[in-house]
Amino acid sequence: MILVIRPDASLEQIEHVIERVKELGFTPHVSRGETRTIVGVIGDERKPQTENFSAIPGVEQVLSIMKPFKLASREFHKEDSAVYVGKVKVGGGSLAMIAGPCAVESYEVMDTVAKYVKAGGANILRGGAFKPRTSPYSFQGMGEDGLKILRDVGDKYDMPVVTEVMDPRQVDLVCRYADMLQLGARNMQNFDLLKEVGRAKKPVLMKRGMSATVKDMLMSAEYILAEGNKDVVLCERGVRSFEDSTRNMLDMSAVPNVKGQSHLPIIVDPSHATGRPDLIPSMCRASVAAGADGVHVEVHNCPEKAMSDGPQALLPHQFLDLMGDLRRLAAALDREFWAPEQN
Ligand SMILES: O=C[C@H](O)[C@H](O)COP(=O)(O)O
Ligand SMILES: C=C(OP(=O)(O)O)C(=O)O
Repeated sequence: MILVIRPDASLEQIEHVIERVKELGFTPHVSRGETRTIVGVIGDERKPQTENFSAIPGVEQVLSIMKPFKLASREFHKEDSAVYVGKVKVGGGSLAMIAGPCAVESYEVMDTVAKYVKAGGANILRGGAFKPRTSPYSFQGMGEDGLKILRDVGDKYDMPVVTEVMDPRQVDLVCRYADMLQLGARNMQNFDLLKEVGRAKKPVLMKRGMSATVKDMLMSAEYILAEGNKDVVLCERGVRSFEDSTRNMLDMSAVPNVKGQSHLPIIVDPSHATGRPDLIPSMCRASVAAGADGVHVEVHNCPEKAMSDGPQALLPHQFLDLMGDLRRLAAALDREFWAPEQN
C-alpha cells in the first residue's frame, strides 16, 4: 500500500505519518519525488487498522499496489531512480559502462585492463575476487587479496569498483573494499544474501538468475529494498534456453519490460548473455537502443591466459571500438555515458 502525501503537508505532518505507520505495525519507506512524497507501507495489509491511514493528517490518498513487488514498483516511485556508485550516476538518463576482467587474477592484469577500459571511457571497474564456478576445480578467485588489488587499481584510475559477494558472511569484508556489491545470477534467490546486502550501506548490482522471470527478479530486488537499501541496479544477463550457439539467451525485452514496471535502473551484460565476443558489440548497441541504463562487459588483455571466462572477453582494442560506437549511438538518442567532467 502507498500513502500519497498532500503537496502542502508540513514536515511535521510527514513525520507524524511515518510514526503512525510504525505504531500500526508496518514499516514505512519514504520516497521523495520531484513533486510528491510517497510513503510505502510494508506489512500485512489485511490488518483491520489500514482504513485509518486515510484519516492521518497530511495523507491525500491511500492506494493499494496490486503487484507483488511494492518498493520496486513504478506505482511507488514514478520517476526513474538513479543510483550513485561513488561519483558515477547510473540511471536517470546517465549511462554506466562497467568493464574489467572476469576475475581479479593479479595486480598486473588488473592494472593493464583498467588502464585500457578507463581510456575507453568505462566509468566503473569490475573484477571478481570470489568467483561462483560450476566446477569446484576451477579458479575460485583470490579472495581478500583480490579485493585489495581491485581497490588499489580502482583508486589509481579514479574508478569506483564492483565485485561479487557470494555469501552473507562475506558482506562486511567486501563492503570494506568495494563501492558496489554484485549479486550474481546464481545467487539471485539466495534470500539470506539478499537481506544482508539490503542492510549494507553500498549500492547493489543484482543480476538476473539464469532461469528467473522478470517478476522473480523484481521480487528479489524487493528483498533488498525492504531491508532499507534503495540503491539497486538490475542486470539482464540472459537466461538458459534450448539455444546452444550462445551461452545464454539474451532477453532484450526485459529492459523495457522492467522499465514499465519498475523505477530501478537496469543494465545489460552481453558478455555473460552471449559468451561470444563477435556478438557482444551488437548486443551492447541494442541494449542502449532498448533504453538500458548501461552495459557490463568483460575485457582481458590476454583472453587465452584468463583464469575464467577467457573466451567471452573483449580485447582492449575491441573495447575501444565498442565505446566509440556506443558514444555515437548514445548521442543520437540524446543520452550520454557518465564521465568525470560531469561531476
Ligand atoms: O567467472 C565467472 C563466472 O563465475 C563464470 O561465468 C562461471 O562459469 P563457469 O564456472 O561455468 O566457467
Ligand atoms: C559470474 C558473473 O556473472 P553471472 O552471475 O551473470 O553469471 C560475473 O559477472 O562475474
